[in-house]
Amino acid sequence: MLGRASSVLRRTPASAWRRLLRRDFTIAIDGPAASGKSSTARAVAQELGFGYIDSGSIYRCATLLALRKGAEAGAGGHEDIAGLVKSASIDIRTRPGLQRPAPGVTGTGRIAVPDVQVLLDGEDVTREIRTPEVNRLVAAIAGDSSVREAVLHIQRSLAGAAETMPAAATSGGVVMDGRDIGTTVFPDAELKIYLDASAMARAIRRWDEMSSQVSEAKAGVPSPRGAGSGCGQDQDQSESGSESAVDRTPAGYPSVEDIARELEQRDYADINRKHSPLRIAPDAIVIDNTSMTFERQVYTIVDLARERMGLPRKYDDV
Ligand SMILES: Nc1ncnc2c1ncn2[C@@H]1O[C@H](COP(=O)(O)OP(=O)(O)O)[C@@H](O)[C@H]1O
Ligand SMILES: Nc1ccn([C@@H]2O[C@H](COP(=O)(O)OP(=O)(O)O)[C@@H](O)[C@H]2O)c(=O)n1
Repeated sequence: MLGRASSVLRRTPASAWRRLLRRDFTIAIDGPAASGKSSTARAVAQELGFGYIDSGSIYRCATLLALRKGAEAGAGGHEDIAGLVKSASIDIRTRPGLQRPAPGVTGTGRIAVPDVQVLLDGEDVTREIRTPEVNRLVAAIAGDSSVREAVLHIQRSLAGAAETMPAAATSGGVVMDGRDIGTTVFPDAELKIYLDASAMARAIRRWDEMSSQVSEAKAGVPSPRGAGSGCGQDQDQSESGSESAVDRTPAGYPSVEDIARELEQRDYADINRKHSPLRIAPDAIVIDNTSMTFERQVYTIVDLARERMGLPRKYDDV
């Protein structure tokens, strides 16, 4: 996608980009790892008939490129990685989800979470960008300014081109999630959300998500990102799942503690890096979803967006 972006568009500031591409409403969702950004952003996009861009998957593609080429994330290696990113074609496709409950989890019946497919030079890398190897390296790669600059152009380019989902009368906007969307990528976004949850809730959710993907893979169920998400659990369910999650951890599979450690290290790197660190934008609305259902967080954001678009709220009675 970047390969096709003209040099004029590359120099265009974010606000002009959006006017040019007729994106009339942008929702930026930032927050730490596994706080629910992507699943929430996808559901919000479908509710509003917006496009959706998962910006973390672009950094993950950059990391996969680096791993495949054996490029070092240390001194001297980043220029190469930025070069690899610039010459790659990265595309994120969204397919509207059906209103269905996530496997084995209650409470998601009314929410549709679209599936997302990530293409790197035409190859479907949706699963490969979420391996432990990529998880370990991605924050280091994302800490480099030349890599971030290359990714920034892709983020804006994809946001402009994102296919909107068929649905509501409010179509035309875009939802993007990541770490610096409200602070750097779209600092003038009409709605900025900072999604957070306790470290343990986030680790358990990621464990649940991974284990349901393992079960689906064993059962031969194709699982693009989104199909097997554990949306809709509230914190009580999640926390009570903690011990059983530990008990159920199969050999060779990361435990909840392993995942918590990995998330903590990545959050630390994302918060403490020099360039575009993870921060709460001054005009962001903070939503802590530790004890909130998935439905509630989606409806809250949809109604905030509707209000700012001059539309009546829809979910006060739900
Ligand atoms: N309020 C919530 N309660 C329980 N689980 C949730 C909630 N919000 C999201 N999840 C689940 O948490 C997991 C991580 O969410 P995800 O959207 O991938 O986070 P992120 O994009 O921030 O890494 C997913 O399985 C998702 O369905
Ligand atoms: N806007 C963004 C998005 C992701 N990233 C980086 O990419 C990594 C992976 O992002 P992600 O959103 O896929 O991560 P999860 O929260 O899904 O685990 C993050 O840990 C950051 O290091 C970033 O720096 N800026």
